[in-house]
Amino acid sequence: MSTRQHTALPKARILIEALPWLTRHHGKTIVIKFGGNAMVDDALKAAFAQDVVFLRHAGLKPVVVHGGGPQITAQLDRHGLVSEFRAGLRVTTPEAMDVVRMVLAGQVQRELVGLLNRHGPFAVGLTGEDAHTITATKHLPRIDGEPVDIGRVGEITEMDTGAVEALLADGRIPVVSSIARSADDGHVYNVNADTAAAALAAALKAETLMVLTDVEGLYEDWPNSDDVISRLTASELEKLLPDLASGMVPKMQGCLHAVRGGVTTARVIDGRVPHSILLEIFTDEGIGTMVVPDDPGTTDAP
Ligand SMILES: Nc1ncnc2c1ncn2[C@@H]1O[C@H](COP(=O)(O)OP(=O)(O)O)[C@@H](O)[C@H]1O
Ligand SMILES: CC(=O)N[C@@H](CCC(=O)OP(=O)(O)O)C(=O)O
Repeated sequence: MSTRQHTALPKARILIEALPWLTRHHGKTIVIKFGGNAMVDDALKAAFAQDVVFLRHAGLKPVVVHGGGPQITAQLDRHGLVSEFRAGLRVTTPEAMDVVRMVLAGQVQRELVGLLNRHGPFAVGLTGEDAHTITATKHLPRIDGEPVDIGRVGEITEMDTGAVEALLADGRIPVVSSIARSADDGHVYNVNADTAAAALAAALKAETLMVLTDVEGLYEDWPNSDDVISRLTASELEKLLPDLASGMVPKMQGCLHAVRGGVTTARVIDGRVPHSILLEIFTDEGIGTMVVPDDPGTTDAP
């Protein structure tokens, strides 16, 4: 064997390691939530776009749902508007809602669509308002047992996957902003992006929900970051939920909602690791935290 063949062999092994995973995921829908905190670095954003386009070329059907919390906060600051969170959700006045919509649909979504479309005419941006994709009603979270008005924050009541499915059937990559239309009062609502991604994954009966964030996964003993929980069942997660700190709450609630809604696995992974999506989908290692149904069947092996 020549030296060149020798050095090429490990690359072939890596490709072959992916083969059973390629077979298993072929044709499957994967909803990927890209969080604002994972979007800090241009190189990481470009790697994210490469991964998503790679999935599409590998025969999967990726759907991106994006957040943009830090970007919204920065823009509100520029407008002299303060950001207040209650129960992990942004208190959203009508003026703040205009900014949320402008930042998510006009800035963050456009940037992601642009990055994806460097690789071909694939990404199409929409918000939950488009084609009734996400319908919500006013959310009144209970704080100390009492319902509290936090403004234009929506609780999802209905999903219509028609537009997303039509785009997928056309070989496109839908990029969805977490804004909902209202069925009753004509307003638009701000929806937490983890919640929107989970609802879309369940409505699409996606195989996988993948939530990218700025930690390795769900830490067992937060704020201690020694141990990441690598795998847990829906029931195990349900027991943990009341003790989780905000930030992780909508993510883990979303993972639970997704697997209970028929999604095969929901994963929280570290968006700070370049190409974390490919590592998670196509290699034997797997990173982050995986939530599986109580009767998971064969969710962790190809
Ligand atoms: N048990 C936990 N494990 C990991 N992170 C946790 C945990 N509890 C709270 N967190 C916090 O949740 C944050 C992730 O949520 P968030 O800031 O909303 O991210 P994103 O913008 O990606 O949605 C982490 O950076 C961490 O500070
Ligand atoms: C109601 C509510 O809190 N909505 C979020 C929507 C964006 C989001 O969820 O962004 P990340 O995924 O980056 O956190 C917000 O206004 O920040």
